[in-house]
Amino acid sequence: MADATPVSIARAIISVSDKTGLVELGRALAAHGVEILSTGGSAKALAAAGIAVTEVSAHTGFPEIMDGRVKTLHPTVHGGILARRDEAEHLAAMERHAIRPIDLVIVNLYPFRETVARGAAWDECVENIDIGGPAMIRAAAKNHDFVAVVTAPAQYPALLEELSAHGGGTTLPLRRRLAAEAYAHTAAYDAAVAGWMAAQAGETFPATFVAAAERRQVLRYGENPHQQAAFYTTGEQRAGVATARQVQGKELSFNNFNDTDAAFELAAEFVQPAVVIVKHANPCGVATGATILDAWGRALACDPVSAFGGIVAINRPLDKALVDAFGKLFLEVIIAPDATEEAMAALARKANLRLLLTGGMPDPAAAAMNLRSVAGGYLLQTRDARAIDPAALQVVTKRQPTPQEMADLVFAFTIAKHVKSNAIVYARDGATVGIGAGQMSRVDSARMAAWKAEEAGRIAGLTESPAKGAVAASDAFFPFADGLLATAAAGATAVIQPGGSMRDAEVIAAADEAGLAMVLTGHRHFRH
Ligand SMILES: NC(=O)c1ncn([C@@H]2O[C@H](COP(=O)(O)O)[C@@H](O)[C@H]2O)c1NC=O
Repeated sequence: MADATPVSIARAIISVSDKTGLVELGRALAAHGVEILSTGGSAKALAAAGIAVTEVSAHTGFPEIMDGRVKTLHPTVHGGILARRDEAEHLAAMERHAIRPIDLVIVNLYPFRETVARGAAWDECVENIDIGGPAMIRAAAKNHDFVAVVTAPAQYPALLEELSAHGGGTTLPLRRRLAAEAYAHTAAYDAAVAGWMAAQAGETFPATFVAAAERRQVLRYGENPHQQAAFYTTGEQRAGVATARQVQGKELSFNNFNDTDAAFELAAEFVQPAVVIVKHANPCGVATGATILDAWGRALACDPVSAFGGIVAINRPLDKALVDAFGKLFLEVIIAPDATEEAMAALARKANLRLLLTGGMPDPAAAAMNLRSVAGGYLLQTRDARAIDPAALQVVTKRQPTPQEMADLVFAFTIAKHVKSNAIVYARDGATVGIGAGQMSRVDSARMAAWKAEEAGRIAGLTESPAKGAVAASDAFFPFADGLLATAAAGATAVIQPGGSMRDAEVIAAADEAGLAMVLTGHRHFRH
């Protein structure tokens, strides 16, 4: 175990693919009197800047071979990194084999992820799997009692500060921190390789699930103030809360991230201008319209009480007209693909309100994975990327829906996909009028949604419930006729649901008796 005395650096090895900051780093190390060993391209860049450097091949007496597949994989290098400086036997081995200690390892790896991302062929991807780099990084991290390891240009300033503060040496706390980061770095690198190989083999669920994500931000707290939390990003370039640019407002909270994601993914379902207002990961108002402004008014009318403190997602650029329409309503987050200068200037008056701009909309049909945890494990599934197939819709009642009812049924079912089960959504003319979410019984959801519609109607000064004459969507089949009858009692004229219950015949007969039109989708959208 090393003591707390800083370990001074006599010799460093530099082997980097990303040569950002390399020359400045080399100069600073040279100024501290560090002897620099380096591989081909890195050595060339250093030498070109007039920095004294020894090629690794000259140091080992062995050339780089096999197109660089073997260059630092040599006992002279690895013995120099791994030798304990407080072990007589290790020192004797170094002496016997003319191995000189290496006190600092600066390595960044072949750009494997970037190579895959640009769609390179199999052989090129394989050639970009770094072997010698991770070997040095892991060796240095293991021997952190004596050796410091740096794996990214972003770490250079901290290293140089440390050297300046400790007379050209590194301290144990820094070396330990760098070692932990180094193992996380190589683990993430291998996770990317393993994930790519499994995907190439067509394996959706490989025997071992490995994933890596980078900490973006430590959050103030989690879902509740007594929980700790952080946000990690996977690098997936899906337009949304992880890739958005925050233009203004307070830092996003744990719940903001979750709710904003839910809102934006739902807004992305629509081709027409759409507004989604979300509370606690459920929509409390959704509308499409000729313009975002038109959609806003109708989305808000669905549940103006719940919209207080809501998250607003839109699928068109935010304009000043919409910012003006927000008025004094307290909102937590606005997420949009873009915003006009005027809109941003107007929104700037609400300094705490977060504005996120994504640069585009995600593809709701794109394949991706969905991960959640249970005690002792993870549940992994493909994300719900399914949409209604118009050709698969089946009208099972005597009455056919009108074209307007059919459009509203598709709209309502699309929203039900994004509402926690059991979900019932009433909609009319491209706007929700009542949403029942997360109830343990479907009939309760139908009643809850109807009650919410009545309340909204009362607030708007209407003489009858907006659910009267609306359509209803159910995220899963009606196990009994009672849920369907509740939608009829609320005033719905047409219903959409997956079908597939043992009692479908009973439910269809009840719909016929109530004079409803009913459409089956053939697929459900549970969301828990
Ligand atoms: N094969 C080896 O012994 C080896 N040693 C270091 N590398 C990598 O070679 C790259 C640097 O090469 P250059 O200095 O030639 O540009 C670094 O990303 C480093 O991780 C190696 N390459 C791949 O495994």
